[in-house]
Parts: sequence; C-alpha cells; structure tokens
Amino acid sequence: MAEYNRVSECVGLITLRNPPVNALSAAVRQGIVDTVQRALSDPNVKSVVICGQNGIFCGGADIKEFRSNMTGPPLIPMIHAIESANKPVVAAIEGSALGGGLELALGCHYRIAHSKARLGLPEVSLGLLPAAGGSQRLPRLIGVPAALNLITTGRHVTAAEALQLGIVDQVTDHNTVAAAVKFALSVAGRSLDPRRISTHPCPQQPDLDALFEEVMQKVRQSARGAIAPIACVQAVRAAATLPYAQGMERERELMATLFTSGQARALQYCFFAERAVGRWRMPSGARWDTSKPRPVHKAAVIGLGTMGRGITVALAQTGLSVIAVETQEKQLMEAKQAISGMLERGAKGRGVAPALDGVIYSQNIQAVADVDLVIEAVFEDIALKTKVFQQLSAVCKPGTLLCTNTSALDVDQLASETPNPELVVGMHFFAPAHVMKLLEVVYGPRSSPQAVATAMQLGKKMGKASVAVGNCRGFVGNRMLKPYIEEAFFLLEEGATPELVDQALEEFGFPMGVFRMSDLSGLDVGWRVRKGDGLVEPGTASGRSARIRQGRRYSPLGDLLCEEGRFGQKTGRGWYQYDKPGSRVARFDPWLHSFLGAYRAQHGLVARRIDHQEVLERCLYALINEGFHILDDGIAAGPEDIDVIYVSGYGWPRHRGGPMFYANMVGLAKVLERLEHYQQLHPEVPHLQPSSLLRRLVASGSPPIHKWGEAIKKLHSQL
Ligand SMILES: CCCCCCCCCCCCC[C@H](O)CC(=O)SCCNC(=O)CCNC(=O)[C@H](O)C(C)(C)COP(=O)(O)OP(=O)(O)OC[C@H]1O[C@@H](n2cnc3c(N)ncnc32)[C@H](O)[C@@H]1OP(=O)(O)O
Repeated sequence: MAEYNRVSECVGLITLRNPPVNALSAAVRQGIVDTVQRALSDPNVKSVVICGQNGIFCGGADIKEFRSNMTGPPLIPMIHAIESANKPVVAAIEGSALGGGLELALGCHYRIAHSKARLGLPEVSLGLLPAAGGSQRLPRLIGVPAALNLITTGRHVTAAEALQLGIVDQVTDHNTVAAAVKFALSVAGRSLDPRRISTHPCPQQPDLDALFEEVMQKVRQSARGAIAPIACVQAVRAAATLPYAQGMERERELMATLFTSGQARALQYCFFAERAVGRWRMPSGARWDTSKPRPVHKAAVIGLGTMGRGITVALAQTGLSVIAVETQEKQLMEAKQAISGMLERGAKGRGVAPALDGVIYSQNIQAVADVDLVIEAVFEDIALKTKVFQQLSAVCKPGTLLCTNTSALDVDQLASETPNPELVVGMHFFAPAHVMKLLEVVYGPRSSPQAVATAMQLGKKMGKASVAVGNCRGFVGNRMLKPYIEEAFFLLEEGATPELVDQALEEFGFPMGVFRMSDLSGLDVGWRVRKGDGLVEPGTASGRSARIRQGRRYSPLGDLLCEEGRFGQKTGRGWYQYDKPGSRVARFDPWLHSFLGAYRAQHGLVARRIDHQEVLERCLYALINEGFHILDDGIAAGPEDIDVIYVSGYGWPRHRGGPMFYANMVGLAKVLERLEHYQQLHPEVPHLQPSSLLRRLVASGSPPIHKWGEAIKKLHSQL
C-alpha cells in the first residue's frame, strides 16, 4: 500500500507502507501508481516526495511474489511514469533503498538520503539483475566502472559513498522527509529534462572493450559457475553501448533467463533459509519466540590457540568486554600480540577504532568470576575440557553460561560434569573464527532454552549465521563431511586422482575440492580422530581384509600419508606438493601418484576410469544421505538448517542452495536410485545405504522441500 498526504500546502507526500521492509508487492505498486497519478493531476501540488514508513525506504521487489504468478502493475512502466512526470519527484531515503527500491529512487528526479541509509542493487545475490531499469540507469548516472562494481557484487553503499558516487543529491543527519519536502519545494518549477536519467548517455569511458573484457574475466573467475554476475556485466554493457530502449530490451531478456533458472530459485531459497534458522526450535518444544536470552555484557575465552584468538576478536568486535585467559605466560604474550594485530587490521578495514581496550588478558581462570558467558577453546581433549568446566563451575557467578567450542567431543558429557548442565551449550566456531560466518549452537538434552537463546543471540550479534543443532558426533557439518571424505578416499583406491576429484568438485562450485581442502586444514586432524576411534593400524597389511575395519570398508590412505609426515600445506606435502611449508599453491606431485599405484598393487586393486559424474554422485549423495539421517534423528530441525550450515561454513556453492535443496532440485527419487546403485556395488559401505527418511519421502511422493517439515512430522507420527 501507499498512503497519500498533501504537506506544506503544495507537496504530495507518498508513503510506502508494507512492513517490515516496504517491499514492492502488487498492492504497494498499485498504491504508487494511484498516488503518483493523484499528485500529478492535483493542480495544487507542485512537487512530490516518496518515502517509506518506519524508517526504511524500500527493500526492493517482494521476493516472495517471485514464486507465484505475479499480478498488479509492473514496475518498469510505474518507474517510467515517475521519471516522465512534469512535477519534480524526490525520493526521501531512510534505512535501506535496495534493488527495486533503489530503482524506484533512480526513477525519481532527486534523491535525499539520511546519513545512516544504505543503498544498493543486491539482485545478483538473489540470482537476478536489477531489471526495473537499474542496470540501465545506474551506469548512466555514475559511470560504467562504478556501476559494474555495485551491480556485479551487489554490495550496499553508505549514504556518504552514494553522495560521492553521485547516486544521491544530498545527505542529511536530520529528518529526511522534512529535508526532502524542503528540497522539493526549492526545485518546484525547474526544468526536469536534465534529471531524467534514462535520457542521458553513459559517461564516456576510454577503452570500453578492454574494460568489459577485464571485468568479465574477473567475474567469471569469482562466480564459480553462478550465471547472474555474468548477466549483470552483459546488461551494463548494453547500457554502455545501446540506446536506452534497446538496453531495456536486453535487460528484460537477460532477466527472463535468470528468473527461470534454478540458480535464482536456489539463491532466493538461501535468502529465506538464513532468516528461517533464527526461528530455531528444539525437540523439547522450546522455541526462539518463547525463550528469552540473558543479557551478555562481559564474556571470557579460555585457551588462546588459533580458535580462542579468533573467538576473542569476534567477541571484542561486537563491543563486549572480553577476559582472555591462557595459563602459559609465553602463549599469553603471543596471543595478546596476535589478537591486537587482528583487531587493528579488522578496525582498519572497517574504518573504526580497534577495540584493544575491550580485551583483558589473564593467566588466571579466577579472572572470569563475574562474566556472563564463557567460551572454552582449549585443546580437544575430554579430560582437559572436563577439568576446565569443573574449574569454571567453581569460579563463575551463578547463572554464567558455559560454552564449549569443541568440534568433536560430546557436549552432553561435558555438561554432565558440571553442577548446572542446563547452562552448558556448544558454540562451534569455524576457523578463522573472526572471519568465518558459521556458528553451530549445540544443545544437549539438558541445555536450557534460555542458554540456547543466549548463544543464538550472541551469534547473531557477532554477525554469524547461527544454527541451533542437536548434540551428536560431528554435530551437523562435520557429521555430513565424514562420508563425503570417505567416498573421496575410496575413489582414489578405485583409480581416481586427487586432481580429478578436486576438479569435479570445483567445477560443481566448491572453492576447493576435498583434497585441496584437507591439505589446507591439515591431514593430521582427521588422523588424530581416527586414531582415537581405534581405526588406525600399521600400514603393512594388504588385500581387502586390511581395508575392512570395524566391519566396514576403510581406506587407510590418509593415515599412510600422515605416517610419511605429509600433513598438507603446513609440511609442504600432502595430497599435493607445495613450494615450501605454508605455501598455498598446490602442485601435482609425482610421488603421490606412484604411491597410489603402489598402494593399489599392494591391495590388489585394479584402477578403472572414473568420471566427474561418479565423483559428484558418490561424494555429494553420500553427504546428502547423511543429511537425511540427521533430519530423521531430529539433530537439525529442518533442511534449511543443514543448507545454511553448508553454504556458510563448508563452501557449498550458494547458487546450488545447499545439499538438501540440491537433492530436492535433482529429485529425491533420482538421489535414492543412485544411492541404491552405488550401495549394490559397495555393500560394505554403510553410508551409501539410503536413509529410511529418504525412502519414506520418495514413497510419499517426494514432496517439495518447503513441505519436508510437515512430511517428516507425519512420517514420524506413523512410526
Ligand atoms: C517468464 C519470465 C519472466 C521474467 C521477468 C520477470 C520480471 C519480474 C520483474 C522484476 C523486476 C525486477 C525488480 C528488482 O530489480 C528485483 C528486486 O528488487 S529483488 C529484491 C532486492 N532486494 C534485496 O535483495 C533486499 C533484501 N532484503 C535485505 O537485504 C534485508 O531484508 C534488509 C532490507 C536490509 C533489512 O534487513 P533486516 O532489518 O536485517 O531484516 P531481515 O533481513 O531480517 O528482513 C525482515 C523480513 O523481511 C523480509 N524481506 C526482506 N526483504 C524482502 C523483500 N525484498 N521481499 C520480501 N521479503 C523481504 C525477510 O525475509 C524477513 O522476513 P522473514 O523471512 O524473517 O519472514
């Protein structure tokens, strides 16, 4: 809806009303068409101001409408009618002007923004392009290079940057609508021809072809298979080389291709999934909207290794007071230096003062007595963590939340070692913790809803994609990673190479294939876990029986590399070779290939040709299958939780929507059929055995992903 008022006698004020972000729904578009017409036909009105209610101009087209048949007046003629109006129209921008919201403002003759406003054309992140004239007007207004940057990245700019770029005409610290009304009065009666952006040519740009070639190359490289960034470049090229009407035609064609692509569906799914995970719920029935978080003003981090340092930085950057505890003096000094450096670099990047004073360092655990929340990040050893939790329980004031950053240990076991297990949750950060977006908040059967609410709220404050998950081995992310990695090892045994497997996964869209990723994170990490599980044996045995451990197929390849001291990048050797320890460029390693040949010979394995399709099906479907187990077990509340974890923490290509969304796109029946196929070939591999939930979903007609929750509930009630 849009409300109309006449203010200051001769200004028509149009207010967009569609909480929470004034998205341009059919009703809002109709409201704008009607109120603009009313203002233009009223002889008492000399100029018009468009604003949004509740301090936000407009969050763009209503993304929810994209899923259905769109009705109501279309955006493009609506914006043209504003631009061609014979009275000045001024956009009063508060909060956000994004996507269609900014395109609406670009159709206005003037734009006044509040200093705290953010503007942008983020359509690319939804798999689209600014298709209400944005791809044609913005380059005409601010020039091709700046428009390319904004449209291909989708980044939001501050009002100050928007002013500098020429997107807005004025920035105010005061009441934006009042400033816009005053401005509208001052320009009433002036010629509007120079203010109609669509009538301008793009500012001249030397060597346009070279510029587009360079940008296209860069975009193709970073897009990892996403098509929208490429279409955005093509649309801006049309703006730079074609008359406006033809440019608009090109914009429409490109949008039609994107709009109907699976990628747009996947990216829009991610947008809503990221918001849905904030509405967490636990199997006990506790939920986000009935659980009140405790305030957290002061936090502590115990253990200042890599994870503890990153967590300290993330907390301090949120504005919290942090007590950082490390018992060894030398490590404490090193950590202090490293944390200060990270805070300084982070502050420089954001143009703010570093929060150095926000961190107090101590060797003494007693220093945490009055904090509201502690995150333990000591070495992954249950005995050590148990001791720390017992000390914390004795030292901390009553009610302090005790969080563990474990990635592998049993949160419930740790909780049971404390007098108040309801205060214990896992906060599983990903390295580097001040950079990586993902946080798994792990609740045990005794964690209180308030503890979960507090950890979730703190995660949100830290800017993390926080997902509440149940307690199990590996939680969600690492539990699903295990079969994925194991399949990759089996593929090597059967004839694949690390290069082939990685290439297939990188072409799918992962930033790194499984072997390059293992080299980066360190092969010794998995080795230690497998040793702990009693799976590692001396590598001299041969034949099939040597590769069956604990009753299932096992590949000792990773262990054998570790025995050779090949831990990945840090030792300069792993699945690849590196110029020196710590260097990042993975190179083909002839040693590794002859090692694989010798290994196959020792075990009587005959290498066969393996193609990309098999790599993808075996690695990805094994991972997805585990995802169905996780849903069946109630460890994740819904497929969105799993997908957000994989997209924000494990490099799953966002334009493929996450593993569960991908399974939905491929078709559940197809995933089931391929798993059954591989399971028949590899009966000794339990993770290829299709999950019973997947079978039941297929049997119930493969409901679309947004109906899985309902279907799972129904299927569980039938058990
Ligand atoms: C046959 C083929 C024909 C093809 C041709 C089809 C042509 C169609 C014509 C289209 C013309 C193109 C128009 C335009 O170019 C396209 C667009 O505008 S796409 C939208 C672009 N806008 C955005 O991407 C902004 C998205 N929103 C945000 O970034 C943030 O929400 C915010 C605005 C910065 C506010 O942030 P917060 O305050 O943190 O709030 P939340 O993010 O939590 O959001 C609150 C709530 O609002 C919902 N929401 C937000 N934006 C939109 C939106 N644009 N549409 C619908 N809903 C929106 C959000 O989901 C939250 O709700 P919840 O999910 O929690 O219920």
